[in-house]
Amino acid sequence: MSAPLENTLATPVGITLDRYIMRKQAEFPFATGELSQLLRDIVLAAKIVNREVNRAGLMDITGNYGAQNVQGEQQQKLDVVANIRFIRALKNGGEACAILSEEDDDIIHTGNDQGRYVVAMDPLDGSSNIDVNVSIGTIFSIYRRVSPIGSKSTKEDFLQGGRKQVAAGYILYGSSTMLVYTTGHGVVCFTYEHSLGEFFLSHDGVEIPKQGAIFSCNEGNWFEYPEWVRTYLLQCKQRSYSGRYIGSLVADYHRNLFKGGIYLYPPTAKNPNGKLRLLYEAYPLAFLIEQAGGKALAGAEAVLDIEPTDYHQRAPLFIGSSEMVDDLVACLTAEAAQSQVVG
Ligand SMILES: O=P(O)(O)OC[C@H]1O[C@](O)(COP(=O)(O)O)[C@@H](O)[C@@H]1O
Ligand SMILES: [Mg+2]
Ligand SMILES: [Mg+2]
Repeated sequence: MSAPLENTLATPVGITLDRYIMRKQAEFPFATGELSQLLRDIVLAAKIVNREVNRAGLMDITGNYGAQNVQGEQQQKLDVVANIRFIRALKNGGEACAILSEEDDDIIHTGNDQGRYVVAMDPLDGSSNIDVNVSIGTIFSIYRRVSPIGSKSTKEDFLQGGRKQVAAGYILYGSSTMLVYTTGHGVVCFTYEHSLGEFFLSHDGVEIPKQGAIFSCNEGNWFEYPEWVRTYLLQCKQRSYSGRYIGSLVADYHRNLFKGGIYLYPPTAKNPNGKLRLLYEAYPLAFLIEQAGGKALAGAEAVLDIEPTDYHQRAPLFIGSSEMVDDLVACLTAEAAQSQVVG
């Protein structure tokens, strides 16, 4: 047999996402397969969005859409395209009875009133990077509904609290396209093989290093940051950590997940509760990071313990390697103790 053929055949084709989901489902005798199917529906939409992200420059889907979302942000055309693609896939899939999206004011009833799950999502994360070919992503969070099956989903389905998520994850549209998710049994990562149209298992049991040497935050807001955050950032610089900030939460998070590091979006004068949204940015990434052995705080409080009150509420986010987050908290505690002494 010729060498090239041997080489080709020597390259094992990995475990597809579908195969992995089926194997995992078999580990849970009471699993009904609906959550598995919901994950597949999300992945189908991600494949379509990935195709549109890759060729956005060739199609008329770059630039402003010319409308604002509930956050008062200018929607990008790809924000709207991704939103439509995910909503359509979830409606057709039948497992989700309702959706909460960053791009829509209110929850979207899918018409699948028999569906047992609800999905909160950020269809396109890193919108400021869409037109400049920098990595962007999609973030999702899944809950089992608390409203009666067969009825219309209600606000309570989405305001259950971060620790009630049954699954969460993101898709990163970067130099390669990756799916990272958890169902509360560790973090798993799949890489998309474009030519086969399949996600293959690439990293199982992902764990973030306890310590890292990367800090990610928009230092353009330096003068608006609380003193204790500036103290921590100075500490990072004194320790010669590297500053890395892509400006796409998913991309900054993903790098730190694999290399170790900390991402900070503190409260600022402009955003006293931070910029990031609790239900479809902070909660899902916090669930993932805790499953990977890291930490996610909004100050002294764990992100997953924040009481949700509103669909689009914001929260400060300090997330990453556990020892780096501990060092940040030490700065907060020291400042509080200091002000008591002075006080
Ligand atoms: O430009 P800033 O203030 O640094 O904010 C960047 C942050 O805002 C976001 O773009 C917010 O997410 P969206 O793009 O989904 O609105 C994050 O991805 C990113 O980390
Ligand atoms: Mg976002
Ligand atoms: Mg977004």
